[in-house]
Amino acid sequence: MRHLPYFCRGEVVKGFGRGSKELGVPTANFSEQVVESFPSDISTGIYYGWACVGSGDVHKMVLSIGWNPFYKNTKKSVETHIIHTFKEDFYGEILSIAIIGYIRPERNFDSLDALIAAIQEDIEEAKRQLDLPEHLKLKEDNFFHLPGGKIVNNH
Ligand SMILES: Cc1cc2nc3c(=O)[nH]c(=O)nc-3n(C[C@H](O)[C@H](O)[C@H](O)COP(=O)(O)O)c2cc1C
Ligand SMILES: Nc1ncnc2c1ncn2[C@@H]1O[C@H](COP(=O)(O)OP(=O)(O)O)[C@@H](O)[C@H]1O
Ligand SMILES: [Mg+2]
Repeated sequence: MRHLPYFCRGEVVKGFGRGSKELGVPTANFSEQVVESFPSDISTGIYYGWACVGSGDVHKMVLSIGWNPFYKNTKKSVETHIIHTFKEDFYGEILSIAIIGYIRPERNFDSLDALIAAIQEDIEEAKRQLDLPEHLKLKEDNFFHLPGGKIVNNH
């Protein structure tokens, strides 16, 4: 995909509160401004990459871009599930992500359990992919060590 790797940072805002409660998978949602700044031709779907909150450690992540067809959202969202257990929520903080690879398109599902199972498979796939040397090296990218700000895809 021509936009990858895609580097981006922005504020974490409130979503519908479903990630943790219904799916057992919290997702840090980007603000509308960040969602609108994405290239319009970046495909919706599920991706993997690296993420860090504020100036914290860099962790593996899975990302969902789109309208969440299972929930029929009317606004596009960009949501990151960081594969790490945090002690506290981090609403209002700056999340930095490097989107590296595509996993699959967004889908509708017959049941909540089927959606949860698909997300768990995505997490396993992300963990495997990110252990590959060519993907591991992006964890050390300077992007994650730059002071917070507006640097997005080197602009
Ligand atoms: C790895 C991953 C895969 C996802 N796949 C789908 C999907 O195929 N279809 C869908 O409708 N939503 C998908 N979602 C999005 C969830 O529906 C969404 O994160 C959830 O509704 C939480 O939304 P909230 O942050 O507004 O609470 C996925 C989320 C993640 C993290
Ligand atoms: N591992 C994690 N990945 C993403 N967000 C997390 C994680 N652990 C805690 N959180 C917190 O949970 C929030 C997301 O939970 P979620 O249920 O999706 O709520 P919302 O609908 O408001 O996005 C994030 O904004 C963040 O503050
Ligand atoms: Mg969320």
